[in-house]
Amino acid sequence: MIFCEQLQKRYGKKVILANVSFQIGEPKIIGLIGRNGVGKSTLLKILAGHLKPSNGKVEVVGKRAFQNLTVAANTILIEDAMTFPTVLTLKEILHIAPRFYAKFALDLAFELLEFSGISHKNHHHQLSKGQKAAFDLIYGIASRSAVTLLDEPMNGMDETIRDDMYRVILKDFLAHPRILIISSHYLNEMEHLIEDILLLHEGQVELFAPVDEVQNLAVRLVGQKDNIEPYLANYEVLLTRENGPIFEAIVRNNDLPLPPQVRMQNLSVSDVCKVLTTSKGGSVDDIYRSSESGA
Ligand SMILES: Nc1ncnc2c1ncn2[C@@H]1O[C@H](COP(=O)(O)OP(=O)(O)OP(=O)(O)O)[C@@H](O)[C@H]1O
Repeated sequence: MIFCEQLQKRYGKKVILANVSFQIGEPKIIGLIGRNGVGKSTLLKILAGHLKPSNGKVEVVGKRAFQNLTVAANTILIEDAMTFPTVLTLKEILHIAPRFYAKFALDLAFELLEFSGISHKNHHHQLSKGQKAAFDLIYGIASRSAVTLLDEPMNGMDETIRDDMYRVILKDFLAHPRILIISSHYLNEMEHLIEDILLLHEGQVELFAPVDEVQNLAVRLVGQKDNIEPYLANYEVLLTRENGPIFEAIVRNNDLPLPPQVRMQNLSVSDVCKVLTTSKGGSVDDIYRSSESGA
């Protein structure tokens, strides 16, 4: 249902997406992950048909995405910048939604709004940041669009409402499967929800794989440097760190045996993604070390 081949997106001369290719053929929940500014929102806008690719092929529900009516009718993009006519109350916004989204679940939207403690008499522009985010997400889920794109939907929500909204997403997806792509920096919170991770890095797809596969990609070796170093040649080393006598190496997983003095620890999915997208330019600790030494 989504086919993206050698997608390139430039803003002026700046290349944001250099060569992005992936396919999604069946309903599932996908986490779109990547560092700030990597191009997640840009990719979602292209999939929704709001932005034109600079190059490459992007098809959604079998049609070229950009400004296509079929794509527009089957896709919804929920993003920070959502605005609704200021004269309308939330009730009025919801009542006209089925005109745009044929499968819009009106009763569900009202129930979720009430559950979230948001009065339908409010106007969208008068809502708090968290309330706006909750309303927008409710609107997106209730639309039941075949392709539902959520760009950092939890931003501004407190932890309790975030927990509730993750449950809403999952329950509604299970009852009405669709392609749901959620971009988020809260990967730890989302990992129980998503099936696959689409990780963007340096303008490309770094990986597109099931969550458990991503988690097993890398492990942490911990011990004394002298005990670990001789074994590092057996691994692809992604990151090393020294903390006093403790030496840590994050390496690509393999089944080779290790001596008892070296401990192997699993990483969280979020940590694996962070390591895979960490620049080779060192860490914040290096900046403080050099400023403390006066360098
Ligand atoms: N309309 C625009 N004109 C010029 N540059 C833009 C425009 N929109 C986005 N960019 C640039 O494109 C890059 C990618 O932006 P985008 O918002 O897609 O990233 P993102 O991965 O969603 O970031 P974040 O995680 O911080 O939300 C950034 O460097 C941004 O400054």
